Amino acid sequence: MPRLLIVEDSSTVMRVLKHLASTRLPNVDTVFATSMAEAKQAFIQNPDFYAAIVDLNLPDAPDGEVVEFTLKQGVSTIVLTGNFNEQRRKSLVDSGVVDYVVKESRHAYHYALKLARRLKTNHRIKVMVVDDSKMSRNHIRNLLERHLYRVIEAQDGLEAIEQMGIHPDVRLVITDFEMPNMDGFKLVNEIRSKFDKRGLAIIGLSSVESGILSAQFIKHGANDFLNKPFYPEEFYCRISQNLEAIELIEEIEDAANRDYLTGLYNRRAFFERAEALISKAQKKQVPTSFCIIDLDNFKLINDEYGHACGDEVLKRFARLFDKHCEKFLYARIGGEEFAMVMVGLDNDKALTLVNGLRQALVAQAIEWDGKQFHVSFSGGVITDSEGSVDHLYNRADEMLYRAKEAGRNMVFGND
Ligand SMILES: Nc1nc2c(ncn2[C@@H]2O[C@H](COP(=O)(O)OP(=O)(O)OP(=O)(O)O)[C@@H](O)[C@H]2O)c(=O)[nH]1
Repeated sequence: MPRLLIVEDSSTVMRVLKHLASTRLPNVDTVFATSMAEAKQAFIQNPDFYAAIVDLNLPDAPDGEVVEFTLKQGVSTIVLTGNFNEQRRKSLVDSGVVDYVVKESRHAYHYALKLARRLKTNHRIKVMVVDDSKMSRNHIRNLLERHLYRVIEAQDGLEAIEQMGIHPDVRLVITDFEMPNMDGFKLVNEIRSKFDKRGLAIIGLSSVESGILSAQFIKHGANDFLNKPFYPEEFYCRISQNLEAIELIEEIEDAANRDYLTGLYNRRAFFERAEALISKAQKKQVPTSFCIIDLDNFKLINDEYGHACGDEVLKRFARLFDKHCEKFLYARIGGEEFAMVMVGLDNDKALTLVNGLRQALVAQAIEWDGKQFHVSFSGGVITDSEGSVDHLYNRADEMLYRAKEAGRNMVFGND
């Protein structure tokens, strides 16, 4: 579990920070210290902190010595300070802290914790910096690395397009305008026409004197712009705002693709993905199997134990899919009906997998209202090197029907 250090001597502030850490950072091991001595002790016990939130003025470190200490340990440091002035701001930014937060209100502590949460995941986010000036690239790289982002560089638009091909998971492009070979506008156009707009933000850089450039960047498809020179604080705010907007859209899209009860893909999302997977596999002549699963006598479970119990069975079954079939595409496509596409599995292998899932379900005792019962399913598995998803679905459904007719709790494969 990632570890975060919080150093704060005020008991009131500490109470707020402890509460926020427990609610906002549940998957972080947060260590609390009330003095420089305790902070040092925490490092002796285990120096493996990914970040620290530290109070600038402590009784045994009145002049920011704790900041020097955590930075020296190579830990990304967020500073809490009660007194703010320009000289202090500059010295903190120059020293390499991630950010400073003035202790004005609860919002300040929310901000610090939000920043700590971002730092935890930033190492997974690739940012590409496109600028023909090495000095400028270095400056932006340093700022980004201070926030633990993964940085890729390109010196003009052409190289940027090439890098995008190598790193299709780049989430943010920061690009200058004036560059040889391909300028910033052309680059934004190219990126927007060649790559999926979702999940990729672009920030254009332009100097204040060039005025209209910023608006032009947006018209060409950038999400935002920054006037050079910029304050690091503004730079970070723009970056996190743009990344948060992408993440929010992804969350909404994900929710629209998921079944609310089980969290599995829903029918629409499944068929969209199945179509693409199956046609790709057929072109490459990779064996692919399609399966339909239907829980047995599910109406009886509802009738006997109630709808809430039926829901619980569906949720438990979904977790079995996660455990046994994680490499494949599966979904809840109707009430007690599920489907799966198994790329790379011929009919025998697919039958083995689905029968394993069936046995796992049958083995699981469900306890409800002091009673215990077991659930089974019937399934149909079809493997065909051609035919549309609809065709595979109909054939698998036919096999499922035969399995039900034959007595349930079994899986039928190709004829
Ligand atoms: N609890 C619960 N029940 C659901 C949900 N969606 C569908 N059902 C119920 O699932 C039951 C399906 O019943 P049937 O189609 O008769 O099938 P069955 O009882 O499983 O019988 P066989 O498929 O022939 O084994 C119906 O009673 C639906 O109300 C749901 O989201 N939650």
